[in-house]
Amino acid sequence: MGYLYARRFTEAGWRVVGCDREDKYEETVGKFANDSFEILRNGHEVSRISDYIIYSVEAENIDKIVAAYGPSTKYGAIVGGQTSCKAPEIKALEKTLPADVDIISLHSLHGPNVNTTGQPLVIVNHRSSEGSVEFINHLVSCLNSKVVRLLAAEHDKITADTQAVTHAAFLSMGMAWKEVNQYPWESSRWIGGIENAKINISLRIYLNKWHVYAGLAITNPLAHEQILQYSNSVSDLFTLMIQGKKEELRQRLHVAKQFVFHEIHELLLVDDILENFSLSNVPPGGRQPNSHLSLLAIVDSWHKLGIIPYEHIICSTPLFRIFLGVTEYLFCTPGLLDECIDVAVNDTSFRQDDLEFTIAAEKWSSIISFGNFDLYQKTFEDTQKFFEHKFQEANVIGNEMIKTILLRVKERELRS
Ligand SMILES: NC(=O)C1=CN([C@@H]2O[C@H](COP(=O)(O)OP(=O)(O)OC[C@H]3O[C@@H](n4cnc5c(N)ncnc54)[C@H](OP(=O)(O)O)[C@@H]3O)[C@@H](O)[C@H]2O)C=CC1
Ligand SMILES: O=C(O)C(=O)Cc1ccc(O)cc1
Repeated sequence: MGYLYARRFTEAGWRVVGCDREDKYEETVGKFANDSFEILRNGHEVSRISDYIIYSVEAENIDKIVAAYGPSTKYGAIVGGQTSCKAPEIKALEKTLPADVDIISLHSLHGPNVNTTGQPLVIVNHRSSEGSVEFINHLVSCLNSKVVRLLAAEHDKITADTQAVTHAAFLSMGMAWKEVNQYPWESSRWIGGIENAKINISLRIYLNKWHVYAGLAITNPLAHEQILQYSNSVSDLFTLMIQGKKEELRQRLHVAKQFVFHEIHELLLVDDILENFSLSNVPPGGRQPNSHLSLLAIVDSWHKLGIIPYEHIICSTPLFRIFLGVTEYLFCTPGLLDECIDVAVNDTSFRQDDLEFTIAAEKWSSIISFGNFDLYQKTFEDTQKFFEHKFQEANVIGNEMIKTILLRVKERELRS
């Protein structure tokens, strides 16, 4: 993210200096030799001369890194961070920065390879003197993002609501496929548009760096509660499935549907749009039956947590908009939810996958609630290795899929 900002601010005419870890100085200079911004040796050198300093570092280490370089901040400068959870970031900045320094943080709600135009950019103005906010507004205007101004606490609530449950679902999906030693695109059981979306998104998450997801889940206490609810929802729904309690399952899911989707008139996604984005060599064979435990539990969790995801669309990431489109498709396509409930209770062919999925959701929830970054990294990277050989292809197809879906989101936003 630091590179994205450095490049864009430089292109807009600002003088940008940056650094990576000091032990990587030579390597970093070489890596960015063709860029017009300047690489300095460490955070002290950056802090001494900069009017605005952005700590675009791992959330786990922000406290330590700000403590190291914060005292070198230029007199009267503005400082902020790019981490995904603002309460610990602001606390770290407040603890170390001299009183003459302003604190204005940023959070671009998208990954580093996404076009910034129109994507949400949260600005948290925590402590500022005259002119500072105007300066930041002017600086970030070159990104053409949609600026959303929030307090740190508001930001952390909204980002937990949009990212915690959905990331837990797709992390668990990847882990469950690994545990049953199954590449989903090689099996006729995961064919069809909705399956393509699940596979592409899950791989997209595993293609990223582990610390991005660990940071946003572990450092945000609200995310812990939500991921635990997700794991409980998965376990409750799976129990109803294996007990054959179809009516109870139906009732529970229809109440959740009514809560989350009561105002939906037009679907964002349809199966045949997603059918083209397959990683499989098998020609599209139409929708296959599936219990879709992972998606049912997302909506059940939203209901239990009182989250109406549409209320946060202004702060949504591209992946969140896709998650929402996929769950909306499953719950609001006439007859599809009941078909899925029928499969869940009567078709045992997905039971082993669903069992593994239930265990995976529980594992993620416990790693996150214990705040265990090391175990998170190991668990994430084990699954990442399993899918590694497919990442290049998945990235190309995933990009195309995301482009198509986001175009539809935009069209719908323009109509409403
Ligand atoms: N990727 C995404 O989709 C998004 C990420 N974010 C957040 O933005 C932040 C940056 O993430 P991202 O850019 O993806 O991750 P990166 O790992 O690419 O960037 C973090 C960088 O900080 C460097 N770093 C660590 N310690 C120091 C130090 N003491 N001095 C200078 N540099 C240091 C790291 O070096 P090294 O790797 O060598 O340790 C690394 O290059 C994270 O907090 C992340 O959660 C926010 C929005 C989206
Ligand atoms: O779109 C998503 O959900 C992503 O996975 C990218 C992402 C990751 C971390 C953030 O703080 C913001 C965006």
